[in-house]
Amino acid sequence: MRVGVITFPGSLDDRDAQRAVRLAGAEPVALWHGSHDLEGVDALVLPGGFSYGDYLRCGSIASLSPIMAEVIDAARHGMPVLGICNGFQMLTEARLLEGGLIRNDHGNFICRDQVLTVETTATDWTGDFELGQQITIPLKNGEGGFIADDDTLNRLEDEGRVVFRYVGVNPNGSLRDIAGITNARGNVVGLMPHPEHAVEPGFGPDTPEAMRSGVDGLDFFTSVISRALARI
Ligand SMILES: NC(=O)CC[C@H](N)C(=O)O
Repeated sequence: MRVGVITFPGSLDDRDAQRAVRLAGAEPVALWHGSHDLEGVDALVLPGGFSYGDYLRCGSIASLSPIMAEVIDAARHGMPVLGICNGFQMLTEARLLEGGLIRNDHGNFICRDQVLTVETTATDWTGDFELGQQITIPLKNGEGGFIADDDTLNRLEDEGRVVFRYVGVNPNGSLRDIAGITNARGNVVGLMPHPEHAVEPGFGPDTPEAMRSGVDGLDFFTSVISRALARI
């Protein structure tokens, strides 16, 4: 399986995402934002970072990059797409996911190991988790507050499209403690915390809450491989 990781000007976590893909057992393919060619990949990761210097709103300019036309088309045809932090912001800006991300309610950039619950395993990126499992992965952002109107929030809940919720603390004022959501089809997932930074023992979170010594993020990437194998 080949998983494309798109680099935008100001991307920060593209190399870690490529490494996570490789450790999970797939082949990472580096893609450039200015291209119109997805190079035949089977899945896509939009990585974290500070694309276009976070000008205007985080992710808004990147969402208009040339390659995003292909990403939107592929996502609408069912390609698995994972947006991590700045990538999540791009997915909401591109309207592939509902809602939006605004400045953290306390006004500060935050960096911490964050506990989440897995609220659904019915997505291309969460099938290898247990429903209700608590995982610990890093969180680092300035505009991580998830917002949507009440109707949208109710619909996301009713349709089982809240994928992750913050546990213990709500680090950024996200409505209903939402850390990540999916689209109706379950192929597009966006979340603010960073699974790609928790894929190797000794390099990820090592807090008492960490369930499996810092490798909780690996299951995102094995999940998309498992889904692909199940389809063969
Ligand atoms: N880690 C990230 O991807 C950060 C995203 C964005 N630059 C923010 O601060 O919210």
